[in-house]
Amino acid sequence: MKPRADGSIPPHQPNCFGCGPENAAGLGLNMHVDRSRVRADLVLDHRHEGAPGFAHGGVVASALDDLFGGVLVMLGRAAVTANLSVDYRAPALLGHRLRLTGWCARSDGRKLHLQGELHDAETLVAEARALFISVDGDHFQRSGATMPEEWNRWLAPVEAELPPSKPDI
Ligand SMILES: CCCCCCCC/C=C\CCCCCCCC(=O)SCCNC(=O)CCNC(=O)[C@H](O)C(C)(C)COP(=O)(O)OP(=O)(O)OC[C@H]1O[C@@H](n2cnc3c(N)ncnc32)[C@H](O)[C@@H]1OP(=O)(O)O
Repeated sequence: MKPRADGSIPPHQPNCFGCGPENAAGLGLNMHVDRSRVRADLVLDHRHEGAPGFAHGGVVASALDDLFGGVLVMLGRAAVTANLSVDYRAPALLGHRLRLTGWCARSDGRKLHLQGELHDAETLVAEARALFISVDGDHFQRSGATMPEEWNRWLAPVEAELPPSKPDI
């Protein structure tokens, strides 16, 4: 799996909670590569509500986690979340167009240190840091579900260091 020629990132799989178009309960993220970052817009609604008018914090964390899954596609590295930390800086307001940005700050063997932000216009809503660990195809066999065909090419373990993809703005 890799970004398309126009920079858009295909869904991880059709039913992915973050980006799968067939998941009625999903967030429907459409991610794209922008230089060395991954971006996506997100509008949350009453299904995602925590406090009245505010998005639930777990939904915000899920969006950032799946965004990091888009960074993996940009990097060409199959990995899973080992640790995810979110600093909530301002409420995420329902009905607002929110912007997600994610990048790889550093890699160290199987460890990928990813960072991301959620903005509402100029307001920083949340910041996230995550540790992803590279895995091979055996990791995903444990569910017994059929794997997407295109994952097979993507799941070869990669040990090479990756260049950081920190935003250059
Ligand atoms: C994506 C598209 C297409 C293709 C392919 C798939 C790729 C992407 C995947 C899916 C796509 C869809 C979604 C994407 C976006 C959302 C991502 C998610 O939601 S992922 C689901 C939630 N995460 C889990 O379910 C992991 C559960 N945990 C595990 O399976 C294991 O703990 C795992 C694989 C993370 C590590 O296990 P070990 O046995 O392989 O390796 P050990 O030796 O334990 O750790 C390796 C190194 O990492 C450190 N480490 C591990 N966990 C750590 C932690 N929590 N904090 C700090 N360090 C940790 C260890 O200390 C070790 O470091 P030292 O080598 O000794 O220096």
